[in-house]
Amino acid sequence: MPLLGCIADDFTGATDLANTLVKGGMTAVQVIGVPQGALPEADAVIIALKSRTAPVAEAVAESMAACEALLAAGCRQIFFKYCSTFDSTPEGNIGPVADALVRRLDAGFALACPAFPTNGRTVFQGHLFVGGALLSESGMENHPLTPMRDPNLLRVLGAQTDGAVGLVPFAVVEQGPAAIRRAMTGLKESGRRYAVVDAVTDAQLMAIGEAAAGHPLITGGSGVALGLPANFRAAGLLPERADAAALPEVDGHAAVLAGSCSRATLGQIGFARDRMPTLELDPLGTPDAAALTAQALDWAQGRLGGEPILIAASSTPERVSALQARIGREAAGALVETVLAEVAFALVGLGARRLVVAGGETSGAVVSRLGVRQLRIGAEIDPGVPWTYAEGAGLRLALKSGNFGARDFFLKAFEA
Ligand SMILES: Nc1ncnc2c1ncn2[C@@H]1O[C@H](COP(=O)(O)OP(=O)(O)OP(=O)(O)O)[C@@H](O)[C@H]1O
Ligand SMILES: O=C(O)[C@@H](O)C(=O)CO
Repeated sequence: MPLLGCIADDFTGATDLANTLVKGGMTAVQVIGVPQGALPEADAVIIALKSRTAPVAEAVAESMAACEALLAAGCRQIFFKYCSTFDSTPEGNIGPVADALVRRLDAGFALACPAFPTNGRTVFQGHLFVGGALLSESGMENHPLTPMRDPNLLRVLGAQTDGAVGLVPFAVVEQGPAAIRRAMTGLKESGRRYAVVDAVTDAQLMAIGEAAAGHPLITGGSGVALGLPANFRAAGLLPERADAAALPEVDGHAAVLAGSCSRATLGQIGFARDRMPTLELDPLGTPDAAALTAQALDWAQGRLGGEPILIAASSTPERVSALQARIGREAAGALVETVLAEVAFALVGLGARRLVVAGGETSGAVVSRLGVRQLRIGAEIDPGVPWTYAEGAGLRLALKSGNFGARDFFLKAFEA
């Protein structure tokens, strides 16, 4: 029976959270979409939705259906995972989904903490930083779907909920779990539905996790899950596991498919270009899914089976904007996602069994096309990105969040 039930608002975010739990000694399975049947056997089950930018009512309905499935399976605590950059708009979806979960779980209160210090996301005095910059000056202010122009999380979350939002500041967090617990109880008793909790180090996240041991609902990034496995061990519910990250061996050809155009992914493609066979597609020059797919497969035929290959559709912001201006934003995204999903499907037909996919939307498209329903989580490649095993399909998949991973990620993945 699962101990922790998680609802994640996108696919790579779900994998990121699962990775943290596995490193903490829990077995974890990521389920794609609201599960239809019984939940898999694991200490933590993470239901991956595509609700981050869905219409509010749809995001709430799907999250509630996921919550019902987790509760029916006996989960003792619910975790709502959103992005470490708090990706959302004044309409939602973080506030409305959290509100619905607070009500369903009769929790009255939940902490909110997107901090992920290992990847540069920290919260101080309620303000979110990315590296050395405020969220609103980090590039996230230009995000095409969820521009983040206010770094003050009390205001950002406050605009999305009719509940009141308080703060557990750094000075309290520094004092440890008992002080954090007292502060959260005080905020709840004074009528706050949420507390943004400051965190700039993993040690602080561990303390916050310990303080939230009895909470029905926790909301945040993967960082605030760091302390949760220890809570379940302390309660005698989770045995010591040396092999939580163990996955079945998979033999087969290896490929990387990149559809993310984020800075980190573009750097990883640049690094890989001279070090592994690389094909860079040009969707702006050839905005035709069938032609691009044929080009990729033609190129891959003779190369697959040797060293890992890389097929990238990613481009610079200028070229992405040019294609969007020509055929529309949605059509441009769908075109590239279709190509990479079809290429993935064909490569598997040709014997590929180990795939790295870069980008959340791209991962969603690939995973759907491959008909994958469940991913068992294995060892970490780089912070936030583990290898996974697609049960049923017999594939190794690594779903990389656009901005995660070191420059050598695509090579390192296959050395791991
Ligand atoms: N050359 C291109 N021109 C236009 N759109 C592109 C191009 N290459 C990729 N895309 C689209 O850009 C989007 C990238 O989103 P995706 O979620 O995959 O990456 P990301 O936003 O960097 O990752 P994450 O969501 O994990 O942060 C996809 O819809 C993809 O189809
Ligand atoms: O929290 C993060 O930054 C990631 O897990 C994510 O959600 C990327 O989409």
